[in-house]
Amino acid sequence: MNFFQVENLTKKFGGLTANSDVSVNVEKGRIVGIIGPNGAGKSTFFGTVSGFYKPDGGRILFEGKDISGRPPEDTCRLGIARTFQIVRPLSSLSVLDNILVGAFLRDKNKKKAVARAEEVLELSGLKELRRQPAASLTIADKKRLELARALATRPKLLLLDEVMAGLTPKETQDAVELIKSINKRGITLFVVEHVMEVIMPISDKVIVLDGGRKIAEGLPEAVANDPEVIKAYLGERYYAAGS
Ligand SMILES: Nc1ncnc2c1ncn2[C@@H]1O[C@H](COP(=O)(O)OP(=O)(O)OP(=O)(O)O)[C@@H](O)[C@H]1O
Repeated sequence: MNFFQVENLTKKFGGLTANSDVSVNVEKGRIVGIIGPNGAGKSTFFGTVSGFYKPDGGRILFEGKDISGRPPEDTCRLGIARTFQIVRPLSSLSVLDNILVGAFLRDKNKKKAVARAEEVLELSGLKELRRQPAASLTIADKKRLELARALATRPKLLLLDEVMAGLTPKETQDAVELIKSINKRGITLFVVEHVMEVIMPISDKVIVLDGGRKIAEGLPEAVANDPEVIKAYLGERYYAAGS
C-alpha cells in the first residue's frame, strides 16, 4: 500500500487551471520538497490535498483510502496537517493556548491535549514563550508556532508551506533542524519552499511545478540540473549539497 498518492490532480479557479494532472507518490518517513516559480500551483496543491479545496479531477489516496474532496477536519483527523504561507495565529491567545487548539482537534480529553501541547512546546523550542500572546512573537517564532500548532494534531503527514520564507540565515538553520527532528520522529514531510539551497539538502525527493504542471521529479541533484527546471527558473541554477 502506498502511504500517500496523488493521481492526476486538477484544480481550477474559474478559467485558471492552478494544478493540472499532477501525480505524486510519497513514501512513509520521507521529506519531499516542492519547488516552482511564483504562481506554479504549490499552495493550491497543498490546499487541495488537505481538503481546503475540492479537486476538479484526479484522486488523493492516503494510507490506501480515497480522501479526495474530504474537508480539512476529516483529513486532519486521518493524520494530514498543514501550515499556511501567511501565518495566522490566534493573536490574543498565548503560545500554549494556540498549540492547545491544535491538540484539541486530535484529542477532546483535556489531560491528553495538555500533555501533547507540552510535548510540542518542548519539541518546537517555544517553551520559554509559552505564556506570551502570539501577537507579540517575532516572524520566526510565529512560523514556529504555526508549525507547532500543526504538530499538536499528531499528523502522520505534515505539509509545510514556506515556513522558512523571510527568516534570517540563523533562523533558517534552526527551522531546518526542527524539520529534521520532526522527521526523525517518523513524520513524513511535504515541504514547499523558495529557498532552494535549504530545501535541496534536506529532501529525499524534489518535485517541480511550473504553470500548474509537474515538470520534474527526482533526487535533488538531478532535479537541480534538469534543463527544463533551469528554464523554469529563467536560467538561475541551484545545486544540491555536495555537487
Ligand atoms: N483562491 C484562489 N482563487 C483564484 N485564483 C487562485 C487562488 N489561489 C491561487 N490562485 C491562482 O492559482 C495560481 C497558482 O497559485 P498558487 O498560490 O498555488 O501558486 P504558488 O506556487 O504557491 O505561488 P507562490 O510561490 O507565489 O506562493 C496562481 O495563478 C494564483 O493566482
